[in-house]
Amino acid sequence: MKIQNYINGEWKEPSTGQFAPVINPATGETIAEVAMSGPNDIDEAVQAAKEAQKQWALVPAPKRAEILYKVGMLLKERKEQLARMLTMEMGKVIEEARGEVQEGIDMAFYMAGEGRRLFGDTTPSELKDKFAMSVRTPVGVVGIITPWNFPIAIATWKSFPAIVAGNAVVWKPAPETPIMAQELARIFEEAGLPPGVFHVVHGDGPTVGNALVEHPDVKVISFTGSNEVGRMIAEKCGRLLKKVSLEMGGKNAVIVMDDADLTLAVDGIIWSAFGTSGQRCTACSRVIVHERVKQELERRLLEAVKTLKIGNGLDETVKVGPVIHEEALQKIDRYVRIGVEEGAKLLVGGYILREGDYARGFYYAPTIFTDVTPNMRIAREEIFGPVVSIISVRSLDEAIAVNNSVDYGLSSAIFTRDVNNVFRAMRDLDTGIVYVNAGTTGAEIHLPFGGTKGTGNGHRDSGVAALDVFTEWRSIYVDFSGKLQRAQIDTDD
Ligand SMILES: NC(=O)c1ccc[n+]([C@@H]2O[C@H](COP(=O)([O-])OP(=O)(O)OC[C@H]3O[C@@H](n4cnc5c(N)ncnc54)[C@H](O)[C@@H]3O)[C@@H](O)[C@H]2O)c1
Ligand SMILES: O=C[C@H](O)CS(=O)(=O)O
Repeated sequence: MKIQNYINGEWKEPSTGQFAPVINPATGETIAEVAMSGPNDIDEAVQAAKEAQKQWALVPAPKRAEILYKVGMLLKERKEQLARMLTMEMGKVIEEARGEVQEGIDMAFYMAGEGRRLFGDTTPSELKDKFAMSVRTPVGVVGIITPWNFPIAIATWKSFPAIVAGNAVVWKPAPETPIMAQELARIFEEAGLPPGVFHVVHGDGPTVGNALVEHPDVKVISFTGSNEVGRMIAEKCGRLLKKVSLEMGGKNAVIVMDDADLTLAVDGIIWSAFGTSGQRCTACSRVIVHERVKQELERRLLEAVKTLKIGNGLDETVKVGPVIHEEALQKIDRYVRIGVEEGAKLLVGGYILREGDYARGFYYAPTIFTDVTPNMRIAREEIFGPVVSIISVRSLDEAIAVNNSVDYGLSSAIFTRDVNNVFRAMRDLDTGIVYVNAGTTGAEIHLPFGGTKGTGNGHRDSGVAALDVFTEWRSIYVDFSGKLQRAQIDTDD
């Protein structure tokens, strides 16, 4: 299968004529080829988007929303088929792939609802016979750049609010996972989205992503990916005075207090540390445990890890799939070596699986370090694989300080039965998302998604907050007094 660009409602060869293989990480097999476009393809898409957006912005928002409802229905009808393709291109296990498609469905219906809201404000005016209000207006052409770990959900988090708000979208997906992008474009087409409102241009970051970022007619960039690339994009957008929303990495922790329900805590840690093979921005990569329950927690975690079946995610009994590619395997393994050199104790795992069924895919054994100190690199840097570090503390104050000591601030969790601990954690954990008695993953689409510090730049995906990225506020004053009134001067009248 050759995956083409989708520009102005047509499937088009890249202007470069070049394609790259798409590899199934579970088997190492090439399952498709993806267009490796050039800046000309971006320009073509942006010009078409600019034209189409003018008409799209005039379509009443509830009518725009009707297309999103259809998109939601089509996603729902094809959920199983899409989930299977997702597992094949990205590697996550099938139940998680279904969950990811479900996020897209939920987002479609939620944002379609926004088509009948898109609330602005009305306020009193300072003057008689004058009406004051603010309304959201679309920004124009929106550029979306996404990672491979959630190849459909993140695109829906960004494109659905952009489209319902009256913008046109040019999307550059990660080259590792273009199949979901192709399927989403097909669904938009079938749902009746006018040509030119949604485009997909495939290719690598430095060429195609950069061309999108630097294009003068792209008014907003919404990026999800690594901190390194996000910073680079932010610098460019800063120079161009372009609005940019960044959702980047995490170093998320689960805090386990001495009064915690350990059965729940183990379940939460295992799911959020090893689900998606640790390749979620919200993955738990630190466990901050009260010293009184450390030994028991470790014993139970070890037991639980032994039950995890590793393999091809299409097998319903598999709990941990492969990681995305060989480069990721090597990066994870380098961090494990660093952890050992730093003096952390390897409790379980710590190696690449190469034998038998694992020979052709990219599999890393679920890995737990203990006796980790907060200053070690494995406790501070994003590894993005199935590796978790246990750090022992003596109090909630210390746990919160350790949680907050990293450069990232996406998600955190606390397991405790003490309501005072709960409210302290809700107030003091410096992350965009806080879970109580649940692991660090599992965001729901109607709440804002994003984080503090190195995780983001103050914007949010999801929820109503996403609309702030894709709209400008316009303040409107209507004077119906029939005479010249001057605000801040004629105030006595
Ligand atoms: N906070 C969140 O919401 C969230 C969600 C999922 C993943 N992530 C993060 O994503 C990362 C993993 O994904 P990845 O490896 O695909 O990230 P990445 O930063 O390497 O790539 C992300 C996207 O940016 C593009 N890109 C790369 N260089 C570029 C450049 N110079 N200009 C423009 N675009 C460029 C890539 O092609 C890809 O489409 C992790 O750090 C993870 O934490 C964050
Ligand atoms: O990035 C998308 C994920 O769905 C977020 S979470 O891991 O489920 O919280």
